[in-house]
Amino acid sequence: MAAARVRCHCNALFTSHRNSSTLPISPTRVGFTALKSPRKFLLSIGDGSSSCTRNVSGSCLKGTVRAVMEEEKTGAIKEREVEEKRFTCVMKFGGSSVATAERMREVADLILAFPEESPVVVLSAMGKTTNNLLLAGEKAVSCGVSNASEIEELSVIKELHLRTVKELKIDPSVVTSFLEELEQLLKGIAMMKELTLRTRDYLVSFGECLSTRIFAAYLNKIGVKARQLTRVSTLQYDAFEIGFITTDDFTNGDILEATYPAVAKRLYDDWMHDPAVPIITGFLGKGWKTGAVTTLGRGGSDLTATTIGKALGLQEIQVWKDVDGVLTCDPTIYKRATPVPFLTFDEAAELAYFGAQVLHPQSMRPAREGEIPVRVKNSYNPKAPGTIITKTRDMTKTVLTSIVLKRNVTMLDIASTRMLGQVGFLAKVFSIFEDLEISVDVVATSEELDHVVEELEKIAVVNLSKGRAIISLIGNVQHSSLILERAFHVLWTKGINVQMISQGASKVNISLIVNDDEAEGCVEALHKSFFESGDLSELLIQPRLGNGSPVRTMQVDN
Ligand SMILES: Nc1ncnc2c1ncn2[C@@H]1O[C@H](COP(=O)(O)OP(=O)(O)O)[C@@H](O)[C@H]1O
Ligand SMILES: N[C@@H](CC(=O)OP(=O)(O)O)C(=O)O
Repeated sequence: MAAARVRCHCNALFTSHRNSSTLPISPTRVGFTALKSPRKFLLSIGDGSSSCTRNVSGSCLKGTVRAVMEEEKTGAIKEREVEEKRFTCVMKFGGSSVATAERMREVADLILAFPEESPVVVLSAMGKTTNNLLLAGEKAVSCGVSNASEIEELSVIKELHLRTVKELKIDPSVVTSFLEELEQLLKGIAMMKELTLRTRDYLVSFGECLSTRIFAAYLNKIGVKARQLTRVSTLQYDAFEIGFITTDDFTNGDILEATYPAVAKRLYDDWMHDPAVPIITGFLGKGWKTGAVTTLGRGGSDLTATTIGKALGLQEIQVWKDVDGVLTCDPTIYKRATPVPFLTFDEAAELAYFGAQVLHPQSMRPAREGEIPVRVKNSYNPKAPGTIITKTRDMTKTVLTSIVLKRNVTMLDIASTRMLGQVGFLAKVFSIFEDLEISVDVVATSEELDHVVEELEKIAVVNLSKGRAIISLIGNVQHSSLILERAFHVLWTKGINVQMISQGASKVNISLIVNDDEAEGCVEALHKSFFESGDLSELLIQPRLGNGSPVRTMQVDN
């Protein structure tokens, strides 16, 4: 770790104390602004009413700035030593990466394998803990208070976390009080016979609170100073304690702007007092009106990571998963999916929005706004290059990037009864969805649908088709004719009837609706044709007819 020495003379710094040899500021009032240019950062020191800035050159380009506040001891400012060590990246590890004690050890080794990095670490709940907490909550509603302690999922959660602390040889007290509180909460739910969305969020927050405490305790045990509430550290690094402010939409909170400065201040202030690797709970926030724990929607830890990346202006956001990056399709649907080395934020956002579980749908927003590259890596195979997601990329040789399948979709066919003009009709249709707070692409339950249909039938003839799936073709819509021609040929050859088609507003997505039971076969056939036949790039350089279509014969694998 390199250190640069900065001379800060009192009279040059603080006009209000020009002739004074003492300086009434505390370390918490020292702020730092990281600049993007390597080997330089801006040191800004202020007491609220006055401040100064200095450009500092150094030999180390990565790191958090740490001011050694010598004047606190001596009562006089002579000079400050500034260590050029600021946070370089955020590393988010999903549930699959921290599912067991063994995995936690490997993740710790992985973090230590990058000594040049100074990471902020974000963790999800261990393995399937979030699902188990939700199931336990649902069972508690109807099981009766006396049976709440016996809920199977509670036992699974207890067993997993107690076994993990035992195997990692850390003090079990980091989890025991939490596990007791969890049992009490389930009894409370059983007593009330009700699980509100607010309680649901509080309930699932136990998963991330537990995993981060275990991991921080383990890092401390192996000599890496880490920050989360443990025996060593008294600071809570739960997202709702360090500045993540959200709307009060329980189970789906939106991060508010106030989060960025709050998180940056808290992390830098704590680092300056006492440098330690922050171990932060993913997925969680604090509702700005209620002050209650909120969650960011399933898979929300990716969003926690990108929010921290933007808040701190980091060089890179890393999301570590159980796959070699973003793949050409979900490998559980078709196993010959291959990694996509480069993606734009738009492509990644579209892919996530249309259901690729690999990234949280909102997670690209902070990264795009902060223009911070996101790297998707495999914690089971760290050597694999993964996927790098940036603002732009060379699309000249790209036709299709990935195929995404969203299952169990209901299609609504809405035909005007001509009581309203065309413009008024569409406006009314969309206002009905808006009033019922339903996103047209994700109508979640049949109960919601009943309401929509009831309202729509006042102005239209409505036809409801269940059991459909959306296949989204994410790619270069400069080649939309080629994509459509090939896709339709593949599906026609398989005898599949496409029931609806739409092109996304961001122009990187073409969506096709087919029957759900035929969808997996369609993805496989499309994958073979677009990614395995090897003839697409040739088509891009062939001469075109007047209308821009390439001249070719189609070869489709079945
Ligand atoms: N296009 C895709 N590329 C990679 N993985 C995908 C894709 N679509 C769906 N997935 C699924 O996403 C999973 C990884 O995301 P997730 O379970 O949220 O990881 P983690 O919990 O580790 O953050 C993979 O195991 C894979 O099954
Ligand atoms: N634990 C939460 C949040 C999360 O992001 O998890 P993961 O990173 O394992 O997808 C969930 O399961 O939704």
